[in-house]
Amino acid sequence: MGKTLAEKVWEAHIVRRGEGHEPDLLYIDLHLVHEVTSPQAFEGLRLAGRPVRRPDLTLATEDHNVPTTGIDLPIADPVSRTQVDTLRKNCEEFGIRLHPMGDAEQGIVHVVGPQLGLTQPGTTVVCGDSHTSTHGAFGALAFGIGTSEVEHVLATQTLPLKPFKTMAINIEGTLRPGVTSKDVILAVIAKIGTGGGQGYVLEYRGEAIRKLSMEARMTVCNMSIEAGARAGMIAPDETTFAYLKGRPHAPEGADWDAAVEYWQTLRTDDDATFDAEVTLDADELTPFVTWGTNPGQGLPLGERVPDPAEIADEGERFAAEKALAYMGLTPGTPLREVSVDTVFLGSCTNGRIEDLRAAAEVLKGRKVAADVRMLVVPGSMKVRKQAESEGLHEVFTAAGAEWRSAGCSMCLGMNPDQLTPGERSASTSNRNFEGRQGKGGRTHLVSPLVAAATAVRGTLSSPEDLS
Ligand SMILES: CC(C)[C@H](C(=O)O)[C@@H](O)C(=O)O
Ligand code: SF4
Repeated sequence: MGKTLAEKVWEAHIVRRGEGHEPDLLYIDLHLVHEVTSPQAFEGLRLAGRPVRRPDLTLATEDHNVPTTGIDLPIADPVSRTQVDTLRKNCEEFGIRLHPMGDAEQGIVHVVGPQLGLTQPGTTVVCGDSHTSTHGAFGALAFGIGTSEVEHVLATQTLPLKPFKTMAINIEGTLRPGVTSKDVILAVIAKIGTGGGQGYVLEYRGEAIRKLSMEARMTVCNMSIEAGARAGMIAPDETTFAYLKGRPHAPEGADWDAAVEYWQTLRTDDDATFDAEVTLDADELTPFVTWGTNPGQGLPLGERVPDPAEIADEGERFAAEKALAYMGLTPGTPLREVSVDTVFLGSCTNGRIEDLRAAAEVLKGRKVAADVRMLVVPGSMKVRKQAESEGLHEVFTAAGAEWRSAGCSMCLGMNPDQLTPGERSASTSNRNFEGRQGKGGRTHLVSPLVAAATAVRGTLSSPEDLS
């Protein structure tokens, strides 16, 4: 019987096959590290007197705790400063390449890996970070892992992993103009729920997926974890190869040719079967926004805030009531009338150059509404540099937005970029949990196009709403 893409990559990495209910031991090709989930792992190595097994397959960057202004100054917050200093000391001691704040390659771990050409088809990629699923866009099997697993990978370059189930997410048809991969993934999560992917590796397939750029594919795979999935993947194709070619760590010459030949085999066989399958029609999708406090609580922008009384399932009804109370929203309000205080364009979901280009296109010649603040935070310093070479930063600042340095920024409240209690944002990030962007902050997840249009109108909007 044929194999799925995920099964092929898994099989190619088994160091030791588990017997009975034992997990398989898998070889790890790339281990990405950041300041939040690594300190105890390094401490564990130190206590056991172990070195890092493959420093050459390990790469660290500073992202979560870094400020995005005044990056030449010492970090003011003591907790953040300690995290970053600890990462620096650990990387020095264990011989790991680190891209620190201010470095030309610094940025969010999931932006940096692909940008350097380290994330490649058919590889296994891990990081102590749930959004490691992003790298699956290249046909890599990419998992978020916990801190004890980080230690295991540092020490052995392997990881015991339990078998998974496979789910095909078919996005058939063609996306309409103005509908982005962010809208696709928000619609998928709204459909299958935040637990719908539990135990599965998702494979995104279908015409609409094949037509997406690498950056847009990363946005989709990034949020697999928000559907509860272990990972998300897309089969590598010409788009993937074109993105990788010439990147600093991509193979060259004969190695490139051999790599492409292998990568071309990395597709689900026609006679392979998935454990589950979900299909969405791309032609029917419109810009999507979340109204609640989990990424599955989303609706098309043209809809109204839902009325919990109309939700049949008791659990979902309670969840909706609680979410609306936190979000300060009244059932029946058109989503387009919900006004925001802040717009955040950035994160590992939508902080890449294409996202910035898309938003700049909307903001060009327009102004951010007077009572709205907009933060534009490139996902990496490379993205920042590229954007500046294209003059995008001038479009943002002329519109009245703030142009920042790279980091996770307002995606989560671990650095100075935060919402104040009750403040409402339209955010291109991936999580809208209570307090995610700062205590009491209210988050609506949106695409970069919706973020930009919302900044101009001051209420949740798509570019179509701008005259
Ligand atoms: C801090 C880190 C462990 C966390 C994650 O695992 O994803 C963060 O990146 C997030 O997005 O919530
Ligand atoms: S940008 Fe957000 S989602 Fe991505 S790694 Fe940073 S905190 Fe996590």
